[in-house]
Amino acid sequence: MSMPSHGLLEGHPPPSRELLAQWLDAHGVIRNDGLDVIDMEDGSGWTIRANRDIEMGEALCQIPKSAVLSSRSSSLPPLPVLNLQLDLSGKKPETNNHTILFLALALLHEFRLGAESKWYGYLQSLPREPVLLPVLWEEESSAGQGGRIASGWLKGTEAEKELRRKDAEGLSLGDIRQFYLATAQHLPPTTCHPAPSPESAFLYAYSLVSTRAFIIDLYHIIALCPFADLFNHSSLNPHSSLTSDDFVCHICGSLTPCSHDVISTSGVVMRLDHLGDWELRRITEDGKGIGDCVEMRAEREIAKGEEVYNCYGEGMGDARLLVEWGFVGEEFAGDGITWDVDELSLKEDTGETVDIDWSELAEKTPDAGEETERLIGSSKDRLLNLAQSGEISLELFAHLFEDTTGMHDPKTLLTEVAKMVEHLQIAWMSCQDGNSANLTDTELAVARRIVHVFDTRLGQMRRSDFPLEELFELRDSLPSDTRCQQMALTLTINERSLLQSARQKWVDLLEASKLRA
Ligand SMILES: C[S@@+](CC[C@H](N)C(=O)[O-])C[C@H]1O[C@@H](n2cnc3c(N)ncnc32)[C@H](O)[C@@H]1O
Repeated sequence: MSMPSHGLLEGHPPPSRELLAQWLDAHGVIRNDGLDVIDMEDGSGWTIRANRDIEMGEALCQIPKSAVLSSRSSSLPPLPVLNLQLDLSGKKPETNNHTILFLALALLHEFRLGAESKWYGYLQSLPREPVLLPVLWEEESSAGQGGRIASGWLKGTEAEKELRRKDAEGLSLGDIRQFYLATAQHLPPTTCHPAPSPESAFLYAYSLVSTRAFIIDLYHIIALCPFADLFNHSSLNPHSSLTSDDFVCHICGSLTPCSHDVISTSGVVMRLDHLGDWELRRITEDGKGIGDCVEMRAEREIAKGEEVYNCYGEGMGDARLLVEWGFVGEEFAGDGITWDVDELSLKEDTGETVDIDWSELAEKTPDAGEETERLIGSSKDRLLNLAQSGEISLELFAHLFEDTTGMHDPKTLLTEVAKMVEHLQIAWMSCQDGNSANLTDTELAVARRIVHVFDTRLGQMRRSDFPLEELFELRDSLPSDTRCQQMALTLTINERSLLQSARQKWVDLLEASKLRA
């Protein structure tokens, strides 16, 4: 295997579980004896498996905050007040995003210290290659030559939207590079690395932080939590999630009352005021340090032999997982395909769009019954989307109805949309039974509009003329060292199949309405 170009831990032995275990013991990291660190089936890293049945409520791991690696705990001296002069072209980076970049810098510094770092036993256990995040696919040193081809396959997918979101947050590849350019010279020379490290070293550290850091508390903000970061993610069947007492003092990190605290009128320090009596006693009476850890508990029973999954975030779909964590899980969770208002309107923005929360109507819409698919489903978080179930959201339907008919009066809209949703479902059921569908002219116009919206999205995808089977063949014939392309193709294939099958339902409905004559 070729050496990674970042030059970190060069010449060190490969990741060792024994060294990691010794380091975890030395730093007070408690692990459940029912857990083993094992190789992932595809050899792409490590994960956790239960070696016995684990009861609900059992602690899986407890990591003292003194062992977590954050910008606060790292040995990287505070940087001089930096005039970062980041030309983010008017973008407003959220504090959190800058926090990620600073943690990546701290991690890079610890890597540069090598065996002299307090975290060496942990650092040596981390993947030695950068995680293949799409933001790095354009960068040959991280993703190889195939990265660019893989990026092309993300065109028109939800992942492209996720990447735009990262860009708007100040975390595009250009932003990350610029940050390192402005900060690299502030990294102190170390015995192993007297000279500054190349950009690829920072991108490697960034990829690790972005895929392994957890939000901890007001002091550390985000941190790497040794051992907790060995659990893989599941959107549908997680066993646990990470918890932390996050209401610590933001100045010194103390969980117990400290000299920086302000006392509330009830005589309790403000930041602990929301806690119940039991929790307060746990923190203030049980002695310093108790509870000052991050922990994971089994939130349901875990059977012997099962892989133990964490939840990195609720209900995440593959596009988000790919962009944030560099993998595609194919659990078909998340919001399916989404649209923004400005992608949908045919007309110039007249400012007339009415603001209606359709969730109330969704509650009143009769359930189609377990046997029957629905054409139009409920609206979660007011999303304009095509759900994984193949239903378009009521919000999307109502938006297209409004845009097609030009109807803007909220009361009329509510009545008309409610009527139409019910009628379309009846027509769809009749169509599924092979009968004609009796659609009104307005219903026909809205149904055509929906097909048009699906077609437009499909048309934005790379090689939209390729049949799905060819894409499957293409993906399955790719050599094993083209992981970015395989992931991108899997994502685009799954999104295309969802769009195409939903489109077919509406086309069938339109066809069935022709049978009327
Ligand atoms: C917090 S780490 C989990 C431990 C990691 N597998 C390792 O080898 O150290 C997160 C990374 O694990 C991988 N990962 C997490 N969940 C996964 C899953 N369900 N399937 C495949 N890879 C996953 C991704 O590469 C992700 O960036």
